[in-house]
Amino acid sequence: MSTYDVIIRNGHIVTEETIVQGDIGIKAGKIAVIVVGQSIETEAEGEINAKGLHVFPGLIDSHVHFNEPGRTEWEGLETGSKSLAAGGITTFIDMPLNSTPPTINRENLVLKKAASERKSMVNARFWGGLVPENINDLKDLFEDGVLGFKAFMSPSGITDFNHVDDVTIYKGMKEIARLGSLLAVHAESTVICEQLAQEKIAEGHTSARDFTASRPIISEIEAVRRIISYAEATGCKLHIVHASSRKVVEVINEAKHRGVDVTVETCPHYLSLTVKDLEEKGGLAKCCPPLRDESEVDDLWKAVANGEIDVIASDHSPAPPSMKEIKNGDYFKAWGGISGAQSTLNILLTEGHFKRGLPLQKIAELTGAKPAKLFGLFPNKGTIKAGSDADLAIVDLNKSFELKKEDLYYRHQQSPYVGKTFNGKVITTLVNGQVVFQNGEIIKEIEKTV
Ligand SMILES: NC(=O)NC(NC(N)=O)C(=O)[O-]
Ligand SMILES: [Zn+2]
Ligand SMILES: [Zn+2]
Repeated sequence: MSTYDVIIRNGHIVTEETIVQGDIGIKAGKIAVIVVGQSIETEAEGEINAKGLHVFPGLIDSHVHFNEPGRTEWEGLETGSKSLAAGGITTFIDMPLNSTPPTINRENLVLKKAASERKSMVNARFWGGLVPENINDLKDLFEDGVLGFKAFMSPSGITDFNHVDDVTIYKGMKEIARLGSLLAVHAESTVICEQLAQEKIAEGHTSARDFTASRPIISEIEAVRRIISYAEATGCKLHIVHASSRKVVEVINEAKHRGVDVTVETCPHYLSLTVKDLEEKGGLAKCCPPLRDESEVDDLWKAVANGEIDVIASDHSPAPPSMKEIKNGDYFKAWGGISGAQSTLNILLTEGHFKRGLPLQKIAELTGAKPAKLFGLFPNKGTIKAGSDADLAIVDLNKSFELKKEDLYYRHQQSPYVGKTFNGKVITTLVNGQVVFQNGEIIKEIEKTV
């Protein structure tokens, strides 16, 4: 029996701290050894030549809606997790909503876990929901392993996942603080968004720009300020998801400096698409909060470079093509949610590294070490160290490609990124030491690891 099951030779090994060249020896799903500057002398059954390639920690996507069980005509664990494997993502944390039933109690979490065990190609973890009806279920969900809770401050678009009122926020955050867990929040103001939408619709103004104007940045800022004040009052750890603008990030920054335990996520679409894409691509580019303009994209990149963003996650939230269609020019009716999980690393490399000089270590940090630390997965996941799980993405930075519909593994082969040229291509993805994706092919025969 050889010492290692797999040896990855001669790659540039990227972590949140450094880039070194060397060999990685993998045994029983874990990184057994990293030899820098020279070779591992023995041979392994699985030899991977990574000369000229970069080995990243497998990405953690802490924000996906895979919609299973119950809404698999939108997406599913098999198709969703295959798309992640193809994109170098080795762990996801699935949102509690859009699946039916939603993950708001122990029984429903059991269903979600069972489906993932059967179908996911990558590591699966879960968010629990905080809704007005389930404060008494939070403890069970926490004991059964959810990594945190998610609440909406404005309507979620899903009838069985209600947004929280101020009393639910207050009581829920007290309970989550008591449990020692964390609350992730979709922060937009219901009052602002609903009223502005009503006015626009009544006036017959339903274009892409009307929709965007009905969900202005101030609506995020107001909601973020409010939820931060509850975090301060209750001591609950807070995570703001999908901030669309640096102006929102600034509010979070101020709170951080005051000592509030708050972190922030942004998403690849806010870093690469604008309201112009919404006009041109229609519903494919509709999401909430909406895409902003070019100057906001540039400012958000400055926030990334400056260390003001904690996590980058996809917020992959697809729906069937018919629900993404813009009918009669009405942008208010189409489903809000972007299909993008497969492209996260491609966008960060192309728009971040190649276009703006973002160091590769920073990409590894935002998609690996940071989310792993925040959600209790570090150092098993999110880095490359002896003893860590062998979750790895091997990338060729010299390869460019144009994303085609046929390349997508989603339930529906649609995404606003189709037609984009990306620099940097995922060649091989390993999950717990097993190759799950190689040279454009999903490797199906994997042992289940969840
Ligand atoms: N129900 C959803 O999946 N909503 C999602 N939709 C977006 N972001 O447009 C979200 O995360 O808010
Ligand atoms: Zn959201
Ligand atoms: Zn979401």
